[in-house]
Formats: sequence, structure tokens, C-alpha cells
Amino acid sequence: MKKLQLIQKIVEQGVVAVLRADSAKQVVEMAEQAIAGGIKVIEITLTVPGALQAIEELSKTYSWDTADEERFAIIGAGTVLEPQTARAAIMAGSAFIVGPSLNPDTVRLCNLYRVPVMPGVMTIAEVQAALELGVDVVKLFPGSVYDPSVIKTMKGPLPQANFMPTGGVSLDNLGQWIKGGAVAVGIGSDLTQQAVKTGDMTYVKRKAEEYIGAYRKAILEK
Ligand SMILES: O=C(O)C(=O)C[C@H](O)[C@H](O)COP(=O)(O)O
Repeated sequence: MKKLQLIQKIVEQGVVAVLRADSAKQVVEMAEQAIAGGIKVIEITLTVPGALQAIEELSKTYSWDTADEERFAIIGAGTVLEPQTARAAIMAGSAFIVGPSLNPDTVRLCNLYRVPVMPGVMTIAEVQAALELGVDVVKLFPGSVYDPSVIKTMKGPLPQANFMPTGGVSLDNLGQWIKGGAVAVGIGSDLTQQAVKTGDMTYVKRKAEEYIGAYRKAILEK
């Protein structure tokens, strides 16, 4: 039941930090800052040089299955395009897999290992295909091309689908996405871009705190 427990924990947290950086060292630091700021679901994108080492390192420090609050975080891999990479990421300790697109073989590989997989989808046909493959949460990507009301519209014919918009999620629209029915949101550049530019990783912590605040407010108002 590990897979179901993990999905539940990801949805409970509701905010996923999508981390892109210039090196493994930088992304580990970024992850630590995001976790300290309250974002406990960390997606290490595989465009980061040494991303798998970063996942391995973070998975030794943090666990999704601990009562120790200091050590609680869910570490996963993003930008997973095909099954070989998904397997490597799982072996490195990824608790979940995210991709920008729907690759059926990647979903099957993740299902084999009972690891939650959140593939990117843009259309109703892709949402349907993902559901047929057993996907529990789809990543609506790029979220920026849609208005948050799209979730309600897509849930008309497919009420059983769960959406995690990613791409263009900001402090300005997070509330609309959550109130519009998103089970979680993925935050990328707004959380990290400034830190990469200036080298000040504590920026990620401050920004994470703002996002967690906005998320909690949206849940209360929902
Ligand atoms: O490659 C993936 O798997 C992704 O997750 C794609 C993007 O990096 C995120 O969607 C972040 O988008 P922004 O928040 O607009 O920066």
C-alpha cells in the first residue's frame, strides 16, 4: 500500500517544489531550503547535472515514512521522459516520478515498481489515456496555457481525474488553482530563478514560506 500512502501524503502536502539548478550541490541546497520553508514534496528535475546523485543524497537525509518532522520530505524525480530514466531515478531513491508528457511505457514501469507517477497531460484525450494506464494524479502541463477553470471543465466528463497544474503557477494564481479543484500544484521558476541568479539559496526558503502561506489560505477559503 506504499504507493497509495505516498499519493495521499503528496496530496496532503499540496505543494510540489520543481527544482532546476546548475549542479547537484546547488539543487541539494535548494531542496534543503525549500524543505526548511515548509515545502516537503521535492521534485528534482533530471536536467540538473548530477540529478540522480542529488536524489540519492537527499533520500538518505529525508524520508516520506518518518514521524520525525525534521526528516520528513518526499523526494522525487521530474522531467522523466522514458522508462529507463524512470528506473534509474527509482533506484536512486525517488519516491515519485513526474514527466512533462504522457509516456505509456514510463507509466507501466512505475506501476511495476508501485511508484506514483504523474505524467504531463494537456488534453482530455491524454487525461483519458493516463486514467486507462492507472495514473492517480495527472500533471496539467503547461498550466500557464489554461485558465484555472479548465479543471472544472475537464472534470465534467472525467470527474475521477485528479489534477496537479504545473508551469506558470505563481503566488497570484495558486489560490485560483486550489479553489478550482487542483489536488496539488507544482512550483518551478518562481521559487528558484532568483536564487540561481544571485546564488542566495535562502531566497528559496523565504519564497517557500510564502507559497505554503498562500496554499493554507486557499485551503481554508475553499
Ligand atoms: O520538466 C518537467 O517535468 C517540468 O516540471 C516542467 C517545468 O520545469 C515546470 O513545469 C516548472 O514550470 P514553472 O513553474 O513555470 O517554472
